[in-house]
Amino acid sequence: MGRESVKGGSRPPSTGTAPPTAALLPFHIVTGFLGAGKTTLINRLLRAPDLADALVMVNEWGEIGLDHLLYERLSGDAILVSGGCVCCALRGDLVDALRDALARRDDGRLPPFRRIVLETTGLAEPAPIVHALFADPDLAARLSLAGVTTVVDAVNGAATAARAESARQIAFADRLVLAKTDLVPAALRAARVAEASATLRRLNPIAPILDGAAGELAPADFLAPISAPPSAAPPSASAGPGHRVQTFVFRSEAAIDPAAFAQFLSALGALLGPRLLRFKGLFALADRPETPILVDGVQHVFHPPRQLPAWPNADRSTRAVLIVEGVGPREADTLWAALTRVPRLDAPDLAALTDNPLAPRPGGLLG
Ligand SMILES: Nc1nc2c(ncn2[C@@H]2O[C@H](COP(=O)(O)OP(=O)(O)OP(=O)(O)O)[C@@H](O)[C@H]2O)c(=O)[nH]1
Repeated sequence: MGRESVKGGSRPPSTGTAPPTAALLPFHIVTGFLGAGKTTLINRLLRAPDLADALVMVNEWGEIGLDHLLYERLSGDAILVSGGCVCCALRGDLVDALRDALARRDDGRLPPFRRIVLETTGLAEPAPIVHALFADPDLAARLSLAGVTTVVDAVNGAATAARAESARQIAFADRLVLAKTDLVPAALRAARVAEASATLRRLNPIAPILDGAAGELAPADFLAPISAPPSAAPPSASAGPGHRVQTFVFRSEAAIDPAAFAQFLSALGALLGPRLLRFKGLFALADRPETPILVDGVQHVFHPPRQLPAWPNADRSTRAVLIVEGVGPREADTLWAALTRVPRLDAPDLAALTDNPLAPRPGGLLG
């Protein structure tokens, strides 16, 4: 198959639940503002043998998309999801396109691709896309989020970061890639990269920042699953200029009480509601300190917490990233303090927080 367009139409048949032994297919999201350099980056990555069996999906505005035609690959597939933005009106179409691609892979009409790379429109917000993925049972049974890569134009990036869509794309990223640094005169490059990095750091204190034009994002790095906050996460909150997206990074050396952990997950959804954009964390529970619990959630939808067989590295501390909109440091700290049972004179415990009959209850994180 070559390239094709998917738009609207009736919902494809369910792809069913994959057999328990089937590995989940990694699903990579590449986002970034209009013209940032997404297609260019993906094209470079697709040249690597490890990405030869990737299915590329491109989401574009308008009835006639062009981006998928810019994909240089001849042997692989690029599917266009056109007509709007997958993050809002077209979310259903994206789900349909994904279900359809999986069904066709299953019955041999598509080659057995081993991963999917989605390039979003420059105006898309990643949270609703990931939300759609997590919330659809068929897709959740077949696909696993393998990372959100946000491409930022090193020339115009600081200006576009002031836009709400761009800020959310940056805040949500598991990794940030600076494009077009080669367009900056060599004498100014280091200063420009430092300036752009500082802007990105205010919005996202933990994602690695890589110079894409200098080839710093190797295909192997792109493929590596990103599932937990890095060990070296700075314990700080950040706020970007002119908008309300904030990222909080928490860490605790003490093992977490399992009952408090369950309450904490409910409290996050109940108290933060739609202000919660993304939460991911690795937790050391007191009753199973050798096998950390991985929590991965988007808005109020969470994958069931997963017990990992072992810690990914020597760092055995509990650590979590909370990306929110319109939540102040005090509110975020209160939740974390209640989880970790750090005594604070003015802070209620988790039971008091979740028992508040006035608190909004959109279903909780595990519901
Ligand atoms: N010199 C240079 N040009 C780049 C780089 N990345 C992208 N470009 C150019 O920037 C323009 C836009 O790049 P694309 O990769 O199409 O950007 P995009 O984010 O996919 O664009 P949209 O899908 O329209 O939002 C193209 O002319 C690219 O050749 C880079 O690192 N260096």
